[in-house]
Amino acid sequence: MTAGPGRALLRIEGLTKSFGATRALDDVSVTIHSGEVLAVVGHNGSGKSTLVKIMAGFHTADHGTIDPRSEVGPPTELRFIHQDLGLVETLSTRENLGLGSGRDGPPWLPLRKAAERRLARELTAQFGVDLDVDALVQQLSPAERTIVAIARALRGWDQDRNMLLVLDEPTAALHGAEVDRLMAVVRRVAERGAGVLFISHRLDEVLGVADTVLALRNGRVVGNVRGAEVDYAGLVELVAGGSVAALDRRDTGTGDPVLRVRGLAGRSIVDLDVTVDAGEIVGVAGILGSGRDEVCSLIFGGRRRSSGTVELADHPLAPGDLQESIRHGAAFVPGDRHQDGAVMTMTATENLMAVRIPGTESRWRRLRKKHEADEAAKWFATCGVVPAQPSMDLSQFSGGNQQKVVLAKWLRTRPRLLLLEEPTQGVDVGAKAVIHRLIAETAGAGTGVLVASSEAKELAELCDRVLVLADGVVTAVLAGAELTETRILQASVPA
Ligand SMILES: Nc1ncnc2c1ncn2[C@@H]1O[C@H](COP(=O)(O)OP(=O)(O)OP(=O)(O)O)[C@@H](O)[C@H]1O
Repeated sequence: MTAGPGRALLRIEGLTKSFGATRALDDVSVTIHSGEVLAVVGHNGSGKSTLVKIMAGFHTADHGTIDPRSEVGPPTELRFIHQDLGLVETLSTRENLGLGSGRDGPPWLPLRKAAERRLARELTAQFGVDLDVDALVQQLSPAERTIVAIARALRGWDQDRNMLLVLDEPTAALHGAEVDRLMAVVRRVAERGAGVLFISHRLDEVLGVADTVLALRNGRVVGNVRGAEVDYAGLVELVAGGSVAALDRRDTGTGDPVLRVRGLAGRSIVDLDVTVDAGEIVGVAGILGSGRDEVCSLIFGGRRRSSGTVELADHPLAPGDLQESIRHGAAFVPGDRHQDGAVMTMTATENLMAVRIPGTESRWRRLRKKHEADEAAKWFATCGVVPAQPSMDLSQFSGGNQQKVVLAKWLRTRPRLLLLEEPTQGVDVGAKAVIHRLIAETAGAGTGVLVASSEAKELAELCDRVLVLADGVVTAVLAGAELTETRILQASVPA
């Protein structure tokens, strides 16, 4: 980390913003300096995105100012990298950096291309990264893609200009070593004199990289601390407003299999056997491309398997037959709730009731509405969804609360088998603790749970047993004393 703050790049004073009755930001002030990495942390709905959106000019503040003047040099330029990196996946790094020559061109094109390739290498190398700049962006790892987006955002910047790079949850989809790689680039950007503001939910990664941590709760600043002066527990306390109890879980597996999978194959999975017992929580770990993110959808049927058998409570399931899976008691919470897990433009109640439970719905509209309202109230209370307004569109809830609604939708069905993909991605520590408790209670009631996650820590805390995948096959099975975050990460790296 840097020796001390450089010159002020951006002064934010008294920023306040309301959406209707919701106060998203309440008198937020912070100054960002050159050479400083400032992490903004907070619960879902604490105001992090609103802060960034006001900085980007997407929203206008009700009160307060953002002053980009610095003591030295011209006003600070702001560059933003959103979660959707805005890269064209089917073009190369060189082309994405704006250096593409196109297919047609004059005879000296090869020379120009070589010069562009050199420039692209220089641009990425300044962050200590060695990339094949002619490879298509879709062939790069997620961390590399983010690095290309950073290189593009900072193209043409020289150290005489004041620069602030803003990253909105850059590590949301990354795995252990990938996070480290990206964080090293973030530090490098700051060492070169820019300021970096990044939003994160992963408090452990924040501690490794941030000079300063700005903690928000309900739109207010509840902490502005130096990274070196706070530990993990302290950060959790700041964010959650109190300590979060660790999950106290005992293996509740019964030895009665609910799921038997043999010889499963799909796009990345080559050959997978797995059995999950009633009451057991089995994890699936592995780096991106290992097959981890395919397992649940292949079993559930959302993605068609190319071979293998799946038996749910002794019923063989046909490939790609979702209805049959649901009928036999499977539930699936997909990783991408925006795309697959929920309909954001429908109300929370409509989402909650989206899976029909035979025999529970009245033919009479009024009775049906009453039943829906009762169910929504019950599940909102069980899962601690806030605000307790089931008639609101799902899009208006924060990420963590959306995820609770998606989970509740499936828990209502009292599944025999619960398949979970990245159940707490982009979710704050408080909501995460609630989701973990719900999963543990569901297993405790006899449901078999299979959970695929890129977060080794989550799997170590939650699971009875973890399968580690590499290149589509199981390379390790960890349980008991062997089941630690470190062992999962070690086993995840392909030989
Ligand atoms: N366009 C909007 N209309 C209505 N309410 C909004 C809007 N944008 C944000 N909010 C509300 O403002 C509050 C702060 O939201 P914001 O998205 O800034 O939180 P966040 O900390 O970024 O959450 P997350 O971690 O889930 O992304 C929340 O209560 C949210 O529901």
